[in-house]
Amino acid sequence: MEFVVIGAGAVGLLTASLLKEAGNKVQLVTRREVQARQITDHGVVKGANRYDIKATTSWKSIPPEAYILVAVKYEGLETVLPLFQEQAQTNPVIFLQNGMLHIEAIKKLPQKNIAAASVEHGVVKLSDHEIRHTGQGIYKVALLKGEERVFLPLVSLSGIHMEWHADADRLLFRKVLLNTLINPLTALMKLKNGELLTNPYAFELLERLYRELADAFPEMEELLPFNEVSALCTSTSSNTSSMLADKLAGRKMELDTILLYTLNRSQKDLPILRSLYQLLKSTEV
Ligand SMILES: NC(=O)C1=CN([C@@H]2O[C@H](COP(=O)(O)OP(=O)(O)OC[C@H]3O[C@@H](n4cnc5c(N)ncnc54)[C@H](OP(=O)(O)O)[C@@H]3O)[C@@H](O)[C@H]2O)C=CC1
Ligand SMILES: CC(C)(CO)C(=O)C(=O)O
Repeated sequence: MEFVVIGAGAVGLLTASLLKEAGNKVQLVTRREVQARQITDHGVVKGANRYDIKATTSWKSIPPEAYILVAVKYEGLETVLPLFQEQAQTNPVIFLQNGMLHIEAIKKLPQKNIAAASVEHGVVKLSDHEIRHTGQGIYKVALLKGEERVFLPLVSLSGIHMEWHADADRLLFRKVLLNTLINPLTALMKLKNGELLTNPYAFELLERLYRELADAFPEMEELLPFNEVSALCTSTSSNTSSMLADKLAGRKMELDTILLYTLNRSQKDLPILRSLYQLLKSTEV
């Protein structure tokens, strides 16, 4: 099968390398020429393995039937979404972002078949063409518009585990809730995910935040029981959450698409979450 991955950050490089490893035709689209040249010349490097993948900044080379995976952050969508108005009209597209603030805009794109995925891998970008795969996981995919059958062949791909989910809102909101619980606390306290369980002050705040969310969203205890939150902190215990990684690197954090989205979706006031959002927002670059 043929794939184009737009955005060669941590998730884009990982996705491209997994697809290539599984024997697919893969191309990367970067924002910067210098990164495209580096990838084309030196390959994508994951651990001891090198994957020869062509990279370009041009959308003109996107084959009409290729699956497009969009791996830019929420902020990057501001420049990517307008391009979809003119380009890649026939391609099925999958968006890989955390958060949900972009979902309504994506559904309005002219492309007929659009899906979104929750990425459950852990990955860190080491340079413009190198990554470290820190947590083995899967891609959970759900339809946003169009025909399910267009995406179903992806579920049987070997090497990259993609799981199909019937309800996009449920899939994406569960991930938003996980990120709402883990990301702001790790970013503010500068803790690894696992330390949310072992640091008693952080753990108490995690439990209080969980209770606040469970009180606001009646579906929460069934959608995301607390033991699944702690299981994720354990399975990603040595991870630096993406929000902490952004904060440490002086990059913009995905505060609005995750935390503000949750605040706005709730009918009730969420004072703990609102305070965490304001604390992080006030220190943002
Ligand atoms: N990292 C992780 O472990 C996980 C991340 N996620 C989610 O995946 C998404 C991507 O995260 P991540 O890969 O970590 O982010 P990164 O910041 O590592 O990568 C984003 C990439 O998008 C590129 N980009 C921005 N604008 C454009 C454009 N117009 N055209 C092409 N490329 C563009 C950036 O290029 P440039 O460098 O030139 O700015 C950068 O390489 C986020 O929503 C994140 O929350 C989900 C699960 C795990
Ligand atoms: C699930 C979690 C918290 C793993 O680190 C994540 O998605 C992130 O860091 O954004």
